[in-house]
Amino acid sequence: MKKAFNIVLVGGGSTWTPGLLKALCKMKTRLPLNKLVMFDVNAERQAVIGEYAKVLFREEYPEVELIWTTDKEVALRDMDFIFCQMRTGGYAMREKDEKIPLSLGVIGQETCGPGGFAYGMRSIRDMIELVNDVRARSPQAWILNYTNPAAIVADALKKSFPDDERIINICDQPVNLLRSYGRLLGRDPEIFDPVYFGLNHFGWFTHLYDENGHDLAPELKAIIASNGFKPVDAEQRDQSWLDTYAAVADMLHDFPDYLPNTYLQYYLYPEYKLSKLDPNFTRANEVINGREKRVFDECRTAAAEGTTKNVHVVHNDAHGDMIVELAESIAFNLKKKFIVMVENNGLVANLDNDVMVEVAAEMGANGPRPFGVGKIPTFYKGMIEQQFAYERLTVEAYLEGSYTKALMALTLNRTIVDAKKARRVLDALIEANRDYWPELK
Ligand SMILES: NC(=O)c1ccc[n+]([C@@H]2O[C@H](COP(=O)([O-])OP(=O)(O)OC[C@H]3O[C@@H](n4cnc5c(N)ncnc54)[C@H](O)[C@@H]3O)[C@@H](O)[C@H]2O)c1
Ligand SMILES: O=P(O)(O)OC[C@H]1O[C@H](O[C@H]2[C@H](O)[C@@H](O)[C@@H](O)O[C@@H]2CO)[C@H](O)[C@@H](O)[C@@H]1O
Ligand SMILES: [Mn+2]
Repeated sequence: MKKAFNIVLVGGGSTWTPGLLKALCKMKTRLPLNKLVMFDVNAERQAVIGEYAKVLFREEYPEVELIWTTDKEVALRDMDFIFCQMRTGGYAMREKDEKIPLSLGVIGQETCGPGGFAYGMRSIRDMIELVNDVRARSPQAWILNYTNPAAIVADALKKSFPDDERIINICDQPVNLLRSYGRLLGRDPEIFDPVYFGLNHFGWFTHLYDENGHDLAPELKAIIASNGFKPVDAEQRDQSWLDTYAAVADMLHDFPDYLPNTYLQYYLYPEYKLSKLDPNFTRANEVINGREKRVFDECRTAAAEGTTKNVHVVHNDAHGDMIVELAESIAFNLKKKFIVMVENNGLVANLDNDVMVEVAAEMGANGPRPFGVGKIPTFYKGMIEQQFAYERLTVEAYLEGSYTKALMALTLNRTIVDAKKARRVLDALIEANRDYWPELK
């Protein structure tokens, strides 16, 4: 077995990269690195994070060959793992994804509703190109992908590379939720054995077993009903995320069967959410003024001071830990459980085989071995089928350049519903995305 690995971070200038770098340092004995490359299309962004990485690795991991580049030939050759988190169009386009729908009376959110649709139509192009670039240079590398909207990206990549078993699409939200449950229950989330089903940002925990096989879900629901729900790292969250987590209590009140993913609030309460979103100051503004600014300022400070000791680069532990632990589990065939996106193939017995579902899976050297959940009740099946139809039609709209399929997709989205509204939103998004989308005819 190989002793040390070559890893490239695609989207190396991402706001999440410092957290990822810290996770790689923290787990250096578990997933030893030979070479770490950071790759980005934006040289300036990459250089700031790269200079921070240089200081951090000099302090914590000097034996690793560390480089950053905008050259895909340098970045993607002879890699074992590709960790991917790119944002085509950057925060400038995220802001449009959120504000254009809001200006037309529809939820603007980066992965849900028409915002996620616009972002998806941009991400598909670059993600297909990336997979082709990787496979030409590292045919056996594992591509672990965070790029959003992950549900749409996962379906587009499955359609475009049906035989590629080494692309794993992931999300940090379930693990953030598990850590938050741990804090509420006063238990170490490492011991949790969750049962989960759904689509990305559209799923539910049905059970949460402890080390003895005891289901903690009833106790957890009771705690949330009386005390509400906060993220594990509530102290460092912006208000919008605290509101999002708080909505879990409302969802459980209305639909007490299962513990919902926070993103379901946009689909279950679109009118309420719309009334709470500010069309002139969205999450993109909050991130640009907050996390992005802080991360880049802190990285510049560390580089100028030649040490990371005096800065706390804002990050989310779950995000960095998940992808590194996933790579470790694959590299050493540990078969640890992760919640990941896979093709259904009977896992949810009453959904079509080709739906890209999100479920728990053991991850080992041969990829995911997912756990089925049997049949799901009508309400959840109906929700998922409608949402998946939206996701699939989005992918087909992109691949076929079809205006009609794009209109069908948006009409099916629970945040829109009305076809005339869908057309207005689609036309405005086409205008804003001319540099990124294929022409829709
Ligand atoms: N799946 C999840 O749960 C999860 C969690 C966190 C972040 N994300 C995703 O990670 C990505 C990064 O998020 P962020 O907020 O840090 O954004 P960001 O804009 O700070 O970082 C993205 C980086 O990708 C670069 N980039 C854009 N196109 C590229 C391409 N074709 N090749 C290489 N690099 C490219 C950009 O220049 C930028 O530096 C987004 O897609 C975000 O949605 C997903
Ligand atoms: O609005 P953002 O850019 O802060 O976050 C968007 C992402 O939100 C989810 O992830 C985590 C995030 O990684 C974490 O740091 C924290 O702030 O909470 C979020 C929810 O737990 C989501 O899973 C991602 O897909 C989004 O990109
Ligand atoms: Mn996610």
